[in-house]
Amino acid sequence: MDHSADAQRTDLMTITRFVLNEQSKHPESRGDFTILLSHIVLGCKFVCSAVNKAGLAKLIGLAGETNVQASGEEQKKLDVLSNEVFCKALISSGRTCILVSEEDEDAIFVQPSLRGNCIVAIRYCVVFDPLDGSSNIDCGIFGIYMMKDNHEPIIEDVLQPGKNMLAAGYCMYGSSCTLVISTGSGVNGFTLDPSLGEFILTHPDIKIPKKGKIYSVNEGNAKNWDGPTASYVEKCKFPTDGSPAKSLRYIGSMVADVHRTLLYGGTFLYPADKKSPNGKLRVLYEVFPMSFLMEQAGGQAFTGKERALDLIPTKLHERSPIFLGSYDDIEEIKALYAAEEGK
Ligand SMILES: O=P(O)(O)OC[C@H]1O[C@](O)(COP(=O)(O)O)[C@@H](O)[C@@H]1O
Repeated sequence: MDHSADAQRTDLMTITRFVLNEQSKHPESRGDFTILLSHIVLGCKFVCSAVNKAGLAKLIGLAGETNVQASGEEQKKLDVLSNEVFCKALISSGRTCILVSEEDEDAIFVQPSLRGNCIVAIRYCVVFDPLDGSSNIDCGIFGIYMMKDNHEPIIEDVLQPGKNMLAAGYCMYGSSCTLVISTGSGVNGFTLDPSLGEFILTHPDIKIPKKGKIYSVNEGNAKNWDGPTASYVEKCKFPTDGSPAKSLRYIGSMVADVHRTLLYGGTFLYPADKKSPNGKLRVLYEVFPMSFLMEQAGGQAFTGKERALDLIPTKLHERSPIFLGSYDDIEEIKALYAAEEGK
């Protein structure tokens, strides 16, 4: 019997163990960050289960039957339910002071909680999109900040540049449930083992290739693109330096497109266009978390003007153009914008 292979199979790196290991690198922290992350993980598991059940409910609906489980109650839309799940998980962690969700116009200010007789001054701010792109692949995205000073939480505490984030991640609720996370020292991917109910480390230390063979953009918007975007896509299709043309892959779900880009390299673009000069994607809970992960994996994220993580948002649901991907490929896009500016 091969004992070493057996030991490997049973010595699983669960996300809980991983986060506890990370926490031990920060002895000054009292475990608050671990508790917060474990509540986010719980939210992901809950939404994963709801998404799978919703798939079944849709099939039953299509067959023209009523959902007996709902017993007359209106079924909640999945994005509303996911938002509720995440808000409750984050509030009940007792470690958050401000929440910003894609689903809510205003930020939620969380009441300080009592620990024993003391009011705990908790200073984590969480920005999230509980269920992005529900028309194709269901995914959730989140980013975590810490308040700068010890004061009453105010909206400016979440309007911080992305480079101040402590952690970011996303969860894809596909045929398997994948959680990719960075706490500021690399990027790691975990897959939910349904039989254990645990996320297991399956993609340790993800590093994006320095240059890629794929570009990802909605070509349907081409007629409205600015010059540098149009030139870059032209170069991908008709390279003039003897290199092979790149392949286009576009799922239409930012998380799924960026996930592929992280693993295989290349670029993901959601540029400005004549109709939407700020692009489509939201800075706080789409652009920042994905840019944070991209940089942590060795890639780059650029807005067409600056490093994406340097952007200082002025409102909660602000949008920005975004180009992210392999280091060398984003250098090419930056050069095209610099040349345009120099004209
Ligand atoms: O259909 P388009 O314009 O290519 O947009 C696709 C993008 O929109 C998103 O689905 C976000 O859409 P929402 O702003 O409606 O949530 C991203 O995940 C994706 O990258």
